[in-house]
Amino acid sequence: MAQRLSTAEEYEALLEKHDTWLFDCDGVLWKGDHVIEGVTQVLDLLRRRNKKVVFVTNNATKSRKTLLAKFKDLGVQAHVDEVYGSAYTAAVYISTVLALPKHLKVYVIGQSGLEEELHAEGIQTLGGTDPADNTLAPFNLNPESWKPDPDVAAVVCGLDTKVNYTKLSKAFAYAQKEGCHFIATNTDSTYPSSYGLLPGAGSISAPLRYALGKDPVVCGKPSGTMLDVIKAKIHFDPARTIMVGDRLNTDIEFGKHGGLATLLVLTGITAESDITGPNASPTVPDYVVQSLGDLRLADKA
Ligand SMILES: O=C(O)[C@H](O)[C@H](O)COP(=O)(O)O
Ligand SMILES: [Mg+2]
Repeated sequence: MAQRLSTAEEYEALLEKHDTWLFDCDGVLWKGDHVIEGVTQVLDLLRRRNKKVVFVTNNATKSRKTLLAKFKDLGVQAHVDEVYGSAYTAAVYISTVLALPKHLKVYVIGQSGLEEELHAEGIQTLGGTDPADNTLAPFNLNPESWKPDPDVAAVVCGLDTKVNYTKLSKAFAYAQKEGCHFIATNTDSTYPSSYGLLPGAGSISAPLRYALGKDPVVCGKPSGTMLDVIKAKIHFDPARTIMVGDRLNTDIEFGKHGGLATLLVLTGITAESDITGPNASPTVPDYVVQSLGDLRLADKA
């Protein structure tokens, strides 16, 4: 059973136990463009105590560069080497694990942040923000209206707020080809916007999974690919590391797979009823707090 923390002494004990703190972003640090109360004080407190702070987000709409700009705009301190996003992980997976030859291309369902990370790894893309594919015109396979590019060797799907039938059809056509890789940045069903839940990246790739009858390789949490990418850049002792998240089937499972302690906050996706009572999830975090901001009380212990 998860341990519910609510006193300054309990928060202080948690701080003392962990040297490295991995933070999910949407629903933990902020919701849309609203920083959750007390979060900046908690991060300052951790930094004052020389804790290692790492940000691990499944949000693939932003590159690390644009994520950093968001941190700055919202007044949350962060350095580029502390920020890991599923767009970056997907790009690293394609360039290093698949080692896609440079003349081959990736068809993208996703936004500019995903394209930026792919391009930074030297990967050529089609689709994505290309105005030609951001259309509501009917799509058909008539060779006079569309000629598939024979060099497409992978399809990558992330959150795309302009997803449409043309993009889904092209992605489907490519992903059906023998040897074409089917990759998802992340498969979150929803995400917490400033004003409530909206369909997440997993809901964008769902039609493709259904049409293809197969699941993609997932690069974001809870997959080990995300942890491997972080471990390649940052040294930490898993026994003294904690993952803080708002979603059980991504953040908390990610922490558990990696042998890390896990702390669930209730400011995002997961509600009290998901962790208590007869319908509680089988994924049980080690600790639960109402909000990350509550940990600022540790200073008063
Ligand atoms: O669908 C999405 O892209 C995600 O739900 C969302 O952006 C997750 O971000 P995280 O909570 O991992 O920061
Ligand atoms: Mg989250």
